[in-house]
Amino acid sequence: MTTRTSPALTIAGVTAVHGRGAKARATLAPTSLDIRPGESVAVVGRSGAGKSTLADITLGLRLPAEGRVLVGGVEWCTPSARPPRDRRHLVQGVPQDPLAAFVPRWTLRRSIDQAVRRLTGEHDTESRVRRAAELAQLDLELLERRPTEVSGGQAQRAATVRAVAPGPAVLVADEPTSALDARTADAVSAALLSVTQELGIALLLVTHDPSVAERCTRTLRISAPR
Ligand SMILES: Nc1ncnc2c1ncn2[C@@H]1O[C@H](COP(=O)(O)OP(=O)(O)OP(=O)(O)O)[C@@H](O)[C@H]1O
Repeated sequence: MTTRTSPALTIAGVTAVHGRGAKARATLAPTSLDIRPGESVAVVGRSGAGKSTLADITLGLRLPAEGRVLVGGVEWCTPSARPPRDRRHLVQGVPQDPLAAFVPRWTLRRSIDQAVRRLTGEHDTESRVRRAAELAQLDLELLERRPTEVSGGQAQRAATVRAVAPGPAVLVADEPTSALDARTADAVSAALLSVTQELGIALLLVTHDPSVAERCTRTLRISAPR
C-alpha cells in the first residue's frame, strides 16, 4: 500500500548507455533517489553530466541500462520493461520549449483537453483544467488562444496546466525556464513549485539556475560517468 510519506518516485541504481556495440558509451553514472509527494528535487551538474538522460528515463522515453524506476512503489520501468500504458498519466513532463507541448494550429485548451482525455479516459475535463489553471495562475481565457498567441511565460504556465491536469504522481521538468527572461523565469518556477507542492506531486527539476535549485526541497548533483 502507498502511504502519504512513501516515495512517489524511486530511482534505484539507474545507469544509461548511448549507442550500441563498439560505439556504446556510459552516459549516466549509477543514480539513486527517492522523492516523496509534494517534494521537489533539483538535478544539477555540468553540461553532459546526464541530467536530460535521467529526465528521459523517468519519463519513460528511454530505458535504463541498469537499475529500475518505481512510481508509487510500483515498477515503472527497467532495462527490459517500458512504463505500462494504463499508468502513463502518472508521470508527466514540462518541456524546455513549451511549444513542444501543444499542437500549433489548435487552441491551448484543445491540446490540453485532448491530452487529459487520452491519459485519463475521462471525457469531461473542465474541473481538472480549471483547478490546474488556477494553481498555475493562468487566466482561463488565455487557453482559448493558440500557442504562438501567448507570451513565453504564459505558454510555460499552460504547459504546466497540461502536465498536471491528468493527475500525475510525478512531474519531470527539464530546464523549463531557460528560454525565459530572469523575472518571468522566477515567476514560472515559483508557480511550478507551488502547484506540485499543493497537489502532492513529486517534482524532478533539471536546472542550471542556482536560485531555482535553492527553492527545491533538495539538490541532486550528478557527474558524467568516468
Ligand atoms: N542521442 C544521443 N546519442 C549519443 N549520445 C548522447 C545522445 N544524447 C545524449 N548523449 C550523450 O549523453 C551524455 C549525457 O547527455 P545529457 O543530455 O543527458 O546531459 P545534460 O547533463 O542534460 O547536459 P546539458 O546540461 O548540456 O543539457 C552526453 O555525453 C551526451 O553527449
